[in-house]
Amino acid sequence: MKRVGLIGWRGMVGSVLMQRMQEENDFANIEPVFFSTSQAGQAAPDVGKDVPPLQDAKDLDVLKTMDVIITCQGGDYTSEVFGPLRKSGWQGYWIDAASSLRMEQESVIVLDPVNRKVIDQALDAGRKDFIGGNCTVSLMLMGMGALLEQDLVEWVSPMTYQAASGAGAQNMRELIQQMGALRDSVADLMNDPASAILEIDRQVSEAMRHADFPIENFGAALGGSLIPWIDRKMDNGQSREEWKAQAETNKILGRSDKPIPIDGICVRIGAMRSHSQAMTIKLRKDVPVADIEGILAQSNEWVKVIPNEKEATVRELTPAKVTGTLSVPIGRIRKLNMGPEYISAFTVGDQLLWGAAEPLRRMLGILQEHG
Ligand SMILES: NC(=O)C1=CN([C@@H]2O[C@H](COP(=O)(O)OP(=O)(O)OC[C@H]3O[C@@H](n4cnc5c(N)ncnc54)[C@H](OP(=O)(O)O)[C@@H]3O)[C@@H](O)[C@H]2O)C=CC1
Ligand SMILES: N[C@@H](CC(=O)OP(=O)(O)O)C(=O)O
Repeated sequence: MKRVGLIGWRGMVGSVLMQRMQEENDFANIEPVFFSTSQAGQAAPDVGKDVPPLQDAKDLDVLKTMDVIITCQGGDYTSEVFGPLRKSGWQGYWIDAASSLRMEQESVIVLDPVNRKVIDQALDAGRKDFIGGNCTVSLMLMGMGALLEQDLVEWVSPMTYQAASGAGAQNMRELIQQMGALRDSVADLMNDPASAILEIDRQVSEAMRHADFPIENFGAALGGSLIPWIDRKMDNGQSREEWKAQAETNKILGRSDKPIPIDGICVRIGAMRSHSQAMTIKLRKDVPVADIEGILAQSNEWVKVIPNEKEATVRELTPAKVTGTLSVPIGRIRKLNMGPEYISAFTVGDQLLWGAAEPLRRMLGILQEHG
């Protein structure tokens, strides 16, 4: 039975990972050891079996006794601990949600419904570092990766609608505070059915621009507005979130030598924890929509093709529907006016599940299979 160190388990991504591991009874098959950077010595969570108290997540001597380390603690922790741990001679498997190691030569980005072959080859080759992908990239691939795998795609332009959770727990709280502040700013007018809508709008806009509006985390209004920039600026004018789309997708698919161009604009919107993206896809040839739908529908057990009909779309293809589930609907699939090789598609997925925790949990399972 593998001795598995869990780090970052009480954070937001870590809590989703814990919940999924309990749902799938994963703790039965491992010897879990829980770590913390701030609560060493306190009781570990109840996972239905005897576990030692929380260990110090910076103690290399204890970390070195793990067969597998799975961390959702964040990039700073990875940067501080991973190098020294490897330098000390530790040969275990490192599974990580943070982006720090993703593009390292030694690392494999894990999304097994899409790149199980790449993962298996890496394991056979003795590779040890398995890193979860960027949430937007993983969710795009869960939805439409089959078209890339079948080499049907010349390029993709994903325009994203990303949830507050991608920025962290404090940002989710701030979004709700902003929405509440907007509602409160016009409470009297809202209670009067005869009040003028333009006056409500004026007061809401004023509240949103007011110095007291809570923007400490986002730096701008998100409730009732949007923010067309995520992460820091790259030299070529892309945001780093936009840069990840092409870099990570091609690495996941194991085709960094012949990369498919992928580029678009990443936008933060007022959804809580499901990312959406609208894609313009240039195919290599004219493929009928029915064939595309068939390829996507068969690609994995979580993708769900939504017919390009209004009723089905508004019912099935929204963050409100998807949040908290592993389902990855994809719809709005149709030919565009630009020509028969151009199609649109829209996909939604929970960014804490397939976008963060689930690929890590499944990687642990793959390690068990490999013995
Ligand atoms: N948010 C996201 O969408 C995604 C995040 N990631 C990666 O995962 C990392 C962690 O993200 P996230 O889960 O959002 O981070 P959190 O801030 O929720 O948790 C990180 C750590 O903060 C510590 N902590 C301090 N106070 C609390 C508290 N009150 N409740 C819970 N934890 C607390 C815990 O560590 P300790 O026990 O040591 O004190 C915890 O493990 C990110 O840095 C990123 O690298 C990856 C993909 C998506
Ligand atoms: N940057 C993503 C969330 C995230 O943590 O991404 P990454 O794992 O690539 O750092 C978002 O804001 O939605």
